[in-house]
Amino acid sequence: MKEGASSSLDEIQVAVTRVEGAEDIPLPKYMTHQAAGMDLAANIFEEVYIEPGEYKIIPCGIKIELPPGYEAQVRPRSGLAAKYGVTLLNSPGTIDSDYRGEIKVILINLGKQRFSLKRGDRIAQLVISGVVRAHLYEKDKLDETQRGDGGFGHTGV
Ligand SMILES: O=c1ccn([C@H]2C[C@H](O)[C@@H](COP(=O)(O)OP(=O)(O)OP(=O)(O)O)O2)c(=O)[nH]1
Ligand SMILES: [Mg+2]
Repeated sequence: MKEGASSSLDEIQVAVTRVEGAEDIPLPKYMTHQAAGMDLAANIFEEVYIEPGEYKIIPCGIKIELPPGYEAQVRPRSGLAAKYGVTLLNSPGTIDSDYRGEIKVILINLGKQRFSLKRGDRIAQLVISGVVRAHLYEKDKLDETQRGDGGFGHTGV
């Protein structure tokens, strides 16, 4: 690991490239030895305001090349949620391994105050994860289980 906190955990290699004009935006990195997420920063050129109840798509200035069999999840930062009520509209966002566009974050302000954002602010975190793909085959009758078709609080709340 060249940047960020070093770790003895297994790691995969993921190529990253900055979009034009984002050369000053720090690459995402793990902030502690065993952090699961790397923070994504806002690639914006002027201050952005998100009013209560409003959402905005914020570009992060990077593109990644995930190996097949992996995804990246874009997840909220709990600090922004706890302090300002700001989270991700589509949490967790899914970055497919074949996506080569700029990573973007859909921030929504569920708080009561206008939220303001500056260039380079850390707005979300990226968690790389393995993916299991399934082949769906049709079957007339599914195996019976203890739960059966009970859901939505079937076991009590
Ligand atoms: O928070 C997100 C979610 C997605 N993406 C990018 C990467 C992902 O691979 C692509 C498609 O995302 P998704 O499958 O969630 O969106 P969709 O509405 O199903 O679009 P598509 O038809 O392109 O799959 O958009 C982001 O940059 N940020
Ligand atoms: Mg899709």
